[in-house]
Amino acid sequence: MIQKVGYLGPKATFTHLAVKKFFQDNQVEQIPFSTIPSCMDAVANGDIDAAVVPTENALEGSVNLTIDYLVHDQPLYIVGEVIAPIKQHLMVHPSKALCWEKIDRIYSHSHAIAQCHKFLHHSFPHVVHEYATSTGAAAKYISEHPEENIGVIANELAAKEYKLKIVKENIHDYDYNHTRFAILYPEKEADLPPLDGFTPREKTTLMITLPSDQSGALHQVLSAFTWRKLNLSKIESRPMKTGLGNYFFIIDIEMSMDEILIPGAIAELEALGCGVKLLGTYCAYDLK
Ligand SMILES: O=C(O)C(=O)C[C@]1(C(=O)O)C=C[C@@H](O)C=C1
Repeated sequence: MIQKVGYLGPKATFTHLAVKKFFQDNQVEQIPFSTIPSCMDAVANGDIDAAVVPTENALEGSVNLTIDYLVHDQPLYIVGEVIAPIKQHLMVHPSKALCWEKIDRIYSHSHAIAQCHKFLHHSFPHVVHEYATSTGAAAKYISEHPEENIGVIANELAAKEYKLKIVKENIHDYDYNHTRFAILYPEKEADLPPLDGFTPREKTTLMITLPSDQSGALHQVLSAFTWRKLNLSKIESRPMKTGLGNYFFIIDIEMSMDEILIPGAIAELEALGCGVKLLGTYCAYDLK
């Protein structure tokens, strides 16, 4: 039973919004952490029951910190996924509301800044970018430092929470700006309530390593899924961090774990000399 849920804080980050959307009216305690790894460590240590972490943004791609920490350091399971819309706004301290065009720094999470690059390039070409641990952390900082001439990129809830003035709405460069968030848990299955009003998609995520120096290995991996008609919605490589050219692959299968097809594909991959690890089999909700 999930009672305590950790997220990248402070209050009013996008990850906090994802927690609120996913757990709706369920009475879960929502606990902020200053980094994604510290939040994942807290699940592994038993201080909290689950963590909600960003895994991929439609404009910026994977959140490498989350994927790498999950694979290399903290082996938790993905037990749920939400895809949430991301609307970035430019905000300032209310005392700067009339002179916001004169800001000399832009402060936010690196992903949020990256999602607004074209806007920043055209509207503030000479303004320095500074990275915060989260959009919420940037908003909190500026609320406590009214003397600084900073613009922050964050969401509407952060403007409310930290009493900031939104001076330019929807500054993300492309309309379709959504982020995927995973719910991480120490066991394969968590008793998660279904999300009212949404139809989930079933998914399974695997981590695969290839045998070394075997030509056509990736092709063979893909064939193990293809001839079983297992639909893949994502394949991504990340460095193993053991040497240039060594990668692991994250593969999303559009189906929950069954008793025949996915275990058959895994057995075939293992017979080829691949390493295969189940990262999770879960329901994914697109919140639109
Ligand atoms: O800084 C936040 O508000 C976060 O929740 C982190 C994060 C990310 O890591 O991508 C989450 C969603 C948005 O894409 C921007 C930032």
